[in-house]
Amino acid sequence: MSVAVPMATTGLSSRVVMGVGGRIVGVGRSSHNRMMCDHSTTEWRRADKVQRPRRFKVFPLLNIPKARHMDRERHQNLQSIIMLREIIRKWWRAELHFADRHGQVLDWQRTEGLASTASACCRLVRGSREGLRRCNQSVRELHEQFLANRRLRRALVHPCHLRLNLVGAPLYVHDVYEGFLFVEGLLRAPPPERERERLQAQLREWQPGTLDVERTVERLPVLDDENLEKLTELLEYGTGEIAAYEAERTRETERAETSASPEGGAHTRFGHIIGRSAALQEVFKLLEKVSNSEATVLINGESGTGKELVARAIHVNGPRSDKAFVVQNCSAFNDNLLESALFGHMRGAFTGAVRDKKGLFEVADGGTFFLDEVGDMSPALQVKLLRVLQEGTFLPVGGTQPREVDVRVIAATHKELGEMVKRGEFREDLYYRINVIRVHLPPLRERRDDLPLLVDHFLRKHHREGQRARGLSPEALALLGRYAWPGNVRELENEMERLLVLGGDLESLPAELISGRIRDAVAPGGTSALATRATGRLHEAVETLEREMIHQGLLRTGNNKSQLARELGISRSNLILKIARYGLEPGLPPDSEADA
Ligand SMILES: Nc1ncnc2c1ncn2[C@@H]1O[C@H](COP(=O)(O)OP(=O)(O)OP(=O)(O)O)[C@@H](O)[C@H]1O
Repeated sequence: MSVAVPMATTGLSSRVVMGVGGRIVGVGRSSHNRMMCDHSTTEWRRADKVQRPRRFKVFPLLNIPKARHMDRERHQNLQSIIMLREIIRKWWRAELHFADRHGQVLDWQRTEGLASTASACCRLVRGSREGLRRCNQSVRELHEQFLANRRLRRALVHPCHLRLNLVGAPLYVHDVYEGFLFVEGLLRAPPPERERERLQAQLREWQPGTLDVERTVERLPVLDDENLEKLTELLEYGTGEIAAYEAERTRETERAETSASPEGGAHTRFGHIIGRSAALQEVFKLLEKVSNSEATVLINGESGTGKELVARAIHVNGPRSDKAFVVQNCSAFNDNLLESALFGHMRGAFTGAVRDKKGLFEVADGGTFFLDEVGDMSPALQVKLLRVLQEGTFLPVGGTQPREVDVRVIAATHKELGEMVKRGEFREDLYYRINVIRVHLPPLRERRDDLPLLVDHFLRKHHREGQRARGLSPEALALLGRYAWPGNVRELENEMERLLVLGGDLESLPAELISGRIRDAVAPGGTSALATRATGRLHEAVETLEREMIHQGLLRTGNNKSQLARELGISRSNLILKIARYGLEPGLPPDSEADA
């Protein structure tokens, strides 16, 4: 069984692979990349010695600058890292931190105020100068261990002061050590009474006046061997995601350099059209060919799928890019107004025509004319359009002298023009004339792989200066993934803009802020519930079924995860991971004792 963890920034979808008993047995993108966990290993340190297959493709070092700039902000915003952080907070009430290649912790300041449930003890400790010094020292020691053993790619436990522990996993990007991810403030066993008192006394000395010291110490996470192994695997998964992201970034840079224009402008040709799904890859391939030509193009797709965006991209990347790009929606006006808008009119042609007026075909002369909703054009105007396309001439309204233009036409429609031809609603000759090259833009529901990337893109696009929001919570992203998106990318963009406004100062935008119509539609019994699934991808259908069974089971058993796990025939920890993945429980999962 595997759980997809979407990665918003790169569009890659990584997998946390669950084994028997809910153990994470692998993470990666293919079986080749998978890091298998040795099931016979009971003691985690011994696992370090096991020879493991490499997890990532290592790029030739020749091309990679050694001291490459690490964009930590971007790493923290990777959807998989956001998800990882939340899982660590939920399971262990601990915080995920980043240390750089010099052993400096980058995010203590940032996360302190935000994570009220995480590492409360360590936050208290770092409130004092001596505590902070000791924390930094422990981190440095762990850093030195990683430096001393460059071949070690697995996580380590390092004893911290106050008998607490750090668990950290080294980050290697293109085989170069770039720091580590770690979690602090962890106990390996419940402390005896005397130890606990000593710890409380130390905290009181460093932070006199703190009221909650007993509770803080009581709530310190205790990691048994099984939990420790899970945490190390999650941390290694996190470093793997960052390394994979960096590998993808390198590939993108290389691609951009390859497709740089001869004038030296290093732009990717269609970089502003976001998406890496197979469907969109096909579109990009076609666009590469179409853009360099002068051919008429017909773009077909539902409303909001990006038809105008694509038309503009064809123009900008084509031979007419320095000339005008003109847009007219053919369903916006009645017939007379549309004719006048397209072809212009002569003075006195109709009441109110007090002077000659150029039409948009003349404005677009030498450039590109994007005719949106061409299927809504009347038969009379279809004839005029055909003439421009075939002869390059037209008559303005009220005119007698034909005018000549040189315009590349890109037409678009959400209708099936072929069917309209059969019904006699669209001219067959015009259909063949505009349908020279057809670009089909699939609806968003058929390319859900693009969703995390688009979410990321729109959050960045509408992000206001100083705003803290870094991404969606895993629950929110999972919820969006189940929605049918009738309004396609436009609807998604509006939703992201709305979320950013409503999210105010929140770091991670929660599912509760998502529009009611979306939440209702994906709720059990909503319009996109299981019963409507007869087509589509198998894994999506399976995930929908899995989510439904877990959701209904939680309701039926009164949230008793142990019972539900038994009924479903999976381990409890596996169930908890799935609950987190599907966003079925916003708060902390109760302890197993609580369930019992
Ligand atoms: N793949 C994409 N990447 C980034 N933005 C996109 C993408 N697809 C659509 N958009 C954005 O979604 C919005 C709607 O796109 P656009 O207007 O091109 O759609 P359309 O198909 O022409 O819609 P309509 O048929 O309703 O005119 C725009 O803001 C556009 O920038």
